[in-house]
Amino acid sequence: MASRTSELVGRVDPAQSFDVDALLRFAIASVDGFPQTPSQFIVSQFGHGQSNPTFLIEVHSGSLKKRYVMRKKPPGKLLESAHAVEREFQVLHALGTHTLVPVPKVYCLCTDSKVIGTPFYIMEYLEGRIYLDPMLPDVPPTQRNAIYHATAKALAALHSADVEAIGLRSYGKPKDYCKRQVERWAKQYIVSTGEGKSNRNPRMLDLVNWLRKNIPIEDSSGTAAGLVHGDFRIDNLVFHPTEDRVIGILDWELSTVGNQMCDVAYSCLHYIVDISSDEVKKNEGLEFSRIPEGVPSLAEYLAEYCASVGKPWPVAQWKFYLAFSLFRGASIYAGVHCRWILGNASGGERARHAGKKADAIIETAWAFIHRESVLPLHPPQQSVRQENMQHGNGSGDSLNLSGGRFVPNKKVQELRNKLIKFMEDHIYPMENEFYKLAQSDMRWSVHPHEEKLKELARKQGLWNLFIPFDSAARVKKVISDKAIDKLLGAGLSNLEYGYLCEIMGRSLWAPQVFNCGAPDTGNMEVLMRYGDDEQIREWLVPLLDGTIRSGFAMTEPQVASSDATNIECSITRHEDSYIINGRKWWTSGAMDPRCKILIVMGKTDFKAPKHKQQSMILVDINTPGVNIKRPLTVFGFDDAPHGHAEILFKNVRVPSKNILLGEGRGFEIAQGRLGPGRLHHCMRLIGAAERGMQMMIQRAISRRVFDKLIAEHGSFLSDVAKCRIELESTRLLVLEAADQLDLLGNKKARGTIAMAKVAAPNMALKVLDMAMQVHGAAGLSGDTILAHLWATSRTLRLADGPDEVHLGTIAKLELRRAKL
Ligand SMILES: Cc1cc2nc3c(=O)[nH]c(=O)nc-3n(C[C@H](O)[C@H](O)[C@H](O)COP(=O)(O)OP(=O)(O)OC[C@H]3O[C@@H](n4cnc5c(N)ncnc54)[C@H](O)[C@@H]3O)c2cc1C
Repeated sequence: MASRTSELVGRVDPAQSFDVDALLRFAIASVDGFPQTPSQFIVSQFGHGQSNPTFLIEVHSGSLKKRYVMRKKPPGKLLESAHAVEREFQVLHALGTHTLVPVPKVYCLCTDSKVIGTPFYIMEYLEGRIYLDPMLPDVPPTQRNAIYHATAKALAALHSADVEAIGLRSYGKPKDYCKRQVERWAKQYIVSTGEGKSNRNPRMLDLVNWLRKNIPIEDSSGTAAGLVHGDFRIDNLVFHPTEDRVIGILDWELSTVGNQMCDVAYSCLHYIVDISSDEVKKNEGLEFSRIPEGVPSLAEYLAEYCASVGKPWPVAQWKFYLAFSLFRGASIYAGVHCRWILGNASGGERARHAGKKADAIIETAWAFIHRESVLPLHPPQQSVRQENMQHGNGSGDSLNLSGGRFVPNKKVQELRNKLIKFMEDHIYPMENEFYKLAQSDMRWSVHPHEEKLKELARKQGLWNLFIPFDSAARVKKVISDKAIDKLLGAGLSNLEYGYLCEIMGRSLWAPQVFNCGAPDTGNMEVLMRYGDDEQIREWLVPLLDGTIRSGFAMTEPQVASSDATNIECSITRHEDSYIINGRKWWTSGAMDPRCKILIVMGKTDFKAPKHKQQSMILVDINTPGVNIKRPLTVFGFDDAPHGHAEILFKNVRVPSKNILLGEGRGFEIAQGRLGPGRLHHCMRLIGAAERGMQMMIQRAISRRVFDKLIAEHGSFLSDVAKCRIELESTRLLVLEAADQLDLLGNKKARGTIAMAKVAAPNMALKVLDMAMQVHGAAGLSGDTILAHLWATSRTLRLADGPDEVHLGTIAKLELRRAKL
């Protein structure tokens, strides 16, 4: 059963008493609206909690009665950096002012120990319910479920706070949190134990060593970092007096910026160990006794949290985080016991048993570590479904799996989950690093980590996913060696790939890591469809292998290249060679040091019928006469190390076998290339827009303008809703185009493909523009990815052929239909 907050107070512990008159004088002077001439001033103490003593203040003035809460450091000599009420005040102030995270409002902070003996602060008193026992005895099952649901949501809300935006950037160090915490709590344990203090347990020292060796990689990269509460338990939450929602998260003493998974694991501790009684025994958590009806299992609770905050399922790292939480708990209890021995524990007599608790927790940690499996491989099914639906509301994965025509199958869904995790674990954390190199003097070189990530992606089966199964079959006919199978993707249709390509589009750096970047995918497609055996072996295989990259050189500065019949580059047969002369520009990828092959479009016969003059030919980029003149920029971005090159071809001689399909077949190939390869841009644009939406929402719920969060302004609400509508409609159009491509082929699908090509960049531009607007000046800077995403999206109103050309195609088909 819940306790009312007002029921949790009792008389002030004499060991914790202070000068009440001094507190009253300070409150009168410092708290806005505090009664100036109170008739009564009553102080009582909250009995719950062991750390910073907390007091209820009741002030009467005539018929007016007001309540406040005062929280202070304990008296006496304290452990270094513990009990920092100043930090509690700082974080509560930031969250209360800039976010919707439920916290009590803070009124004033007193750092002068002369006033009442220690620093303290005064905050709002929250009238509500506190559940002291996580078993929730005497609570109906449906309500238990709602309470756990609200708990997971509250944790997700606090973990979603943007620490930079709310002024907590320097509140802690995001990287190596666990590494530091292990050392910190190990040190505190040593300080709290030994002669004349709590007993020192050698198993705890072994535990420290185990933890040191098992810290997850995400800890050093800071991927899992954000605001951390440090003591997130159900009994530190105040629930609304009648509704099952959290109105206040309390006890921020251990809060910082760090690895949030520690908070998550800590909030699950009661499933593993029962610390509510003074006699703690190992293996007595909810998981071992019996989970009360309505209370979700640990996996269900965890899945709910992951879905709400958009985090991957932490199966690989869970053992560490849980063991770490137990270790930290043991160290804290040893500290409490030590303070009891020294006579300054705020929890009174209950602290007497804390030493034994510490030992039992250490044993529980070892039992947990020795378990074979600590979590199911995947989140429980119901939660996966919820996860995807949740994501649809802004955290990134907008597939509604509740039904409908475009529902990815299990195979695609699994690949998609893997991709999302890969992006979170490896791509987003590296984006800044990649940018740094791309803006340095070494810009035209490849970051060594990119090649490592490619290897990892390949190992995880996330390689060449773009290859349609029919193209893969053609390559298999040419190369019978089994090893080629590993390079031919996952046998997906274009529609299936659409769900995956979108995820890659969320980062400009991602596609090449999965060997799915432009223009390589389009060029590989050309080779798969039109290359002969030798061309496939010589150029396609290394491209599939990701050891080389490629460019596509069609556009020329001196002619309108949206109409490829205009191009003037000549490809002239001379004995068993072709000689190429011409100037190309916007050859994307040609600046990349790995770029080895160009597909060049030129004319082999200037007198042939208009669409038979053009041919495509393979040109080794190192052939004499290939002269890279300069990299071009898009709104100042040169997209290093990939780049867009202007290239002069002067008497470039290549063997005649390099011609693709034959002379005069260039237009035919161009039409084929314009199919799937170009639809990939649309799919990626959906991902870019989804990232924009996610950033827009984050900003709107953490930035205050004119006394309100941006998210509370009506104009924002209407704009964000319109963005979502456009995004979802465009996604459906792109998926429809991919589906038609699979079912009807390139030619019949061309109208819908053209629609997607116009709709996708224009939609992405709108959404990203809105995201930039919500970010204010920061949105236009290089400090967020938005400006670069916008610039790239803008190019796609041209680079894939100008909008006008696609609109022309759509209109022509429309009119043709009318004539039928
Ligand atoms: C970032 C980027 C990357 C690129 N990468 C490559 C690459 O790898 N390889 C490559 O060969 N090219 C590449 N391009 C070039 C791109 O394909 C061309 O810019 C595009 O085809 C248009 O050609 P153009 O620039 O010559 O414009 P033009 O053909 O001169 O057209 C100019 C404008 O005329 C109007 N127009 C054109 N046709 C019509 C019409 N039918 N009806 C009405 N108005 C019309 C449109 O407003 C159009 O924007 C890239 C471009 C960019 C910006």
